[in-house]
Amino acid sequence: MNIKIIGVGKVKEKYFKDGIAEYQKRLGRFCKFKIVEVADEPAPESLSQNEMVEVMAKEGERILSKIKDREYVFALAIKGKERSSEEFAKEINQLTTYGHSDLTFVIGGSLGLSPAVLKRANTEISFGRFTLPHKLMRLVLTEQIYRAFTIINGLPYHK
Ligand SMILES: C[S@@+](CC[C@H](N)C(=O)[O-])C[C@H]1O[C@@H](n2cnc3c(N)ncnc32)[C@H](O)[C@@H]1O
Repeated sequence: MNIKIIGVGKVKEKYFKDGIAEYQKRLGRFCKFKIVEVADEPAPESLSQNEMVEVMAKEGERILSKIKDREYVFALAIKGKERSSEEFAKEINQLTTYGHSDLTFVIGGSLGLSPAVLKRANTEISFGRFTLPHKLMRLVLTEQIYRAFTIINGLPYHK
């Protein structure tokens, strides 16, 4: 199975990169995992509402250009549906059982995801009502995908 995370902007911080690389390495035994980065737009504090919409729309177009029709898309959204780790593992397992071999997770930039990306998504997933920085979100998501595979495979990681 193929799992892809699409993120906006480059992760430059070593402490995030190291954490992501660790879980990426661990995921290698379960799936083909990759992270695709699309360019972010400058988003200074001074942007008007319309300019913010424009930033999200431009980033959204870049995200959508990386998604193929066959991909099942999870949009990460604070207002999306929360799951437990066990529920998330079951969902991944069911999706693969019913023929979805390409799962894609989309994380927005500093302003969030555009309506077009949310419309393309098959489901929205929330990690709770806290707003996490998108680069930290990438690390947390990678860990939760790894956790899901350990649950699916009955391995002693999840407690
Ligand atoms: C800094 S947040 C954007 C905040 C923006 N106000 C919003 O509501 O989307 C950047 C991205 O990280 C992801 N994200 C941050 N916190 C999240 C959470 N608690 N649950 C799900 N996704 C989250 C989302 O994809 C979001 O677009």
